[in-house]
Amino acid sequence: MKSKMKIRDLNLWYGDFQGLKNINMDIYENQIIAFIGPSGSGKSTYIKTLNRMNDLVEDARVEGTIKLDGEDIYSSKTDVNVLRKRVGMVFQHPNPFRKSIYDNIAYGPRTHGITDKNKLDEIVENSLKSAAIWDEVKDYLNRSALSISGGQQQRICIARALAVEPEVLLMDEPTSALDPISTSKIEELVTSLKEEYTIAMVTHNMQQASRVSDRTAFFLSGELIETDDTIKIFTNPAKEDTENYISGRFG
Ligand SMILES: Nc1ncnc2c1ncn2[C@@H]1O[C@H](COP(=O)(O)OP(=O)(O)OP(=O)(O)O)[C@@H](O)[C@H]1O
Repeated sequence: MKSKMKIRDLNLWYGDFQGLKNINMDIYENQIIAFIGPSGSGKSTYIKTLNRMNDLVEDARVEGTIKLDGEDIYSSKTDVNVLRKRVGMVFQHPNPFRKSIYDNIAYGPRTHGITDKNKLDEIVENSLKSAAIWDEVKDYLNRSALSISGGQQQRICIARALAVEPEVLLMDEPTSALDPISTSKIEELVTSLKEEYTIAMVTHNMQQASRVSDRTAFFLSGELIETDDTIKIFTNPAKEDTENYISGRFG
């Protein structure tokens, strides 16, 4: 297995409060890794460090290294726009732009300089197909992305993330605002995407973690308690805290 990202001795502070404590992890290529843990354990904080979304949080300070294909993403030489193109993100609540479905998907490629209409059409179609929503929206590409259902909006957001050809996709509780049918569509979609992408996903739903992920990392109070194959975490975890959490004794 090839490591796509290597996280070493990562610490993060919000002012005086330490949100992440000495995290070490490898994220393997073409796998799905799930981040689980109780509310406030640092999962969202952590996933945001992986494409420097935490740069946008005033007061947040990071120490340690995160390498993407061997390059330190916190190096002063890193172009954050390029980083976020390579490491895309999908959020908890679907957040399409107040634009047409087509323009939502074309937005990223346009900002990266693609203006050719045929090329944009192709990207829009391929991205919507990859996000398993093309058939549902192909006749309505000029409709507002806000006029469709929440589950469809979330797949539009995934298509928007895919349109700039990322290598890694970060998902912060991508289904927590969705109904069960939309949730299972997104789970199927995420499973199919790992052939081409490396995926990290925060989830509160342990069944979801066990259904879709190859590896699972358990967080507690800003610490990474253990990371292992998902099957191992859910059947025979090494640490008592993990056992207590997965058996519902806290969190
Ligand atoms: N901008 C911020 N400033 C100060 N503290 C913050 C900030 N964002 C998060 N925190 C704190 O950092 C800790 C970790 O929060 P985080 O949102 O990463 O947890 P989480 O595991 O994702 O929780 P949840 O499952 O509820 O989303 C919490 O104690 C939270 O209050």
